[in-house]
Amino acid sequence: MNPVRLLIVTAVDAERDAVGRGLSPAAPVAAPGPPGRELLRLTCNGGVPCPDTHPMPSAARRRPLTVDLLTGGVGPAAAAAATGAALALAAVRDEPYDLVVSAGIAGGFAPVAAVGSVVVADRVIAADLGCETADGFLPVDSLGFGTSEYACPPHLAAAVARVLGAVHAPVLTVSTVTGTEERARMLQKSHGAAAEAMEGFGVAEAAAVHGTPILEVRTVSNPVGPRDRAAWRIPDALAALRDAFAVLRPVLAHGAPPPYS
Ligand SMILES: O=C(O)c1cccc(C(=O)CC[C@H]2O[C@@H](n3cnc4c(=O)[nH]cnc43)[C@H](O)[C@@H]2O)c1
Repeated sequence: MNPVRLLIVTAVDAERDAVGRGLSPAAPVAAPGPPGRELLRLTCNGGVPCPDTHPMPSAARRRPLTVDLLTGGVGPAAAAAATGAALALAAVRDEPYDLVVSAGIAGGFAPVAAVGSVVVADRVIAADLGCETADGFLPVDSLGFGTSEYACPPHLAAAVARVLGAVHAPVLTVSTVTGTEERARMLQKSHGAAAEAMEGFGVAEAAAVHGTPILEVRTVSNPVGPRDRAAWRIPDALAALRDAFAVLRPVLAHGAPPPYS
């Protein structure tokens, strides 16, 4: 039976290892390496028990699960390059992925997403890709180029959010971390966003080339706003990321067969 294949892309090794420990506590922690090069493969036999809260009908929970973890680097360009390479390699090997997940820590927009909380994107939005004008920001699609957002598969994303008790709302991708209260308020108001991070849209652009659906799962390390690096709660956010993927493990292992919807 063909396994369900997942690619999970993080920015840095610490995020990859948190995801890996959640999915498989016994998994070896991979050595640090250059972003975008090495895949860490975990195989689940589908034999783990499902929680009562599992969103999928039992008849659909059959196929074994293979998860590849990839440290893709920080920012949308690095994430797109790494994800694109992994997807292309998988396609050439005739082992295409069924789902790509952008995962890691993020800034949370108060009061919607507090530090330590989990956010599952319903949409992934490129918040600073476009053109600044005297009348405001024009997204890239309004200029006639490409797209500035991708929707996650609605049923799967909502089910994952429900199982995790997560905030389910747009996650912004920015190339520049927001550093003022004013911009934080403007971004939140414009998009109804719960969180911002730096890779989701890059992962989504690469996945779109291959027609592969995406999810974005983030845990909040800091509030979006005036820069205060000392206040970032990175260990707490990484622990929350590990715990989220520990909860998701049986969900993913027994999840509905593709196509995800
Ligand atoms: O220093 C560490 O130990 C460490 C461990 C894990 C991750 C980091 C990062 O600095 C990751 C950067 C990563 O985090 C996302 N992020 C987090 N907060 C924000 C934010 O307020 N605005 C935008 N992005 C944020 C982002 O995706 C970066 O790639 C360090």
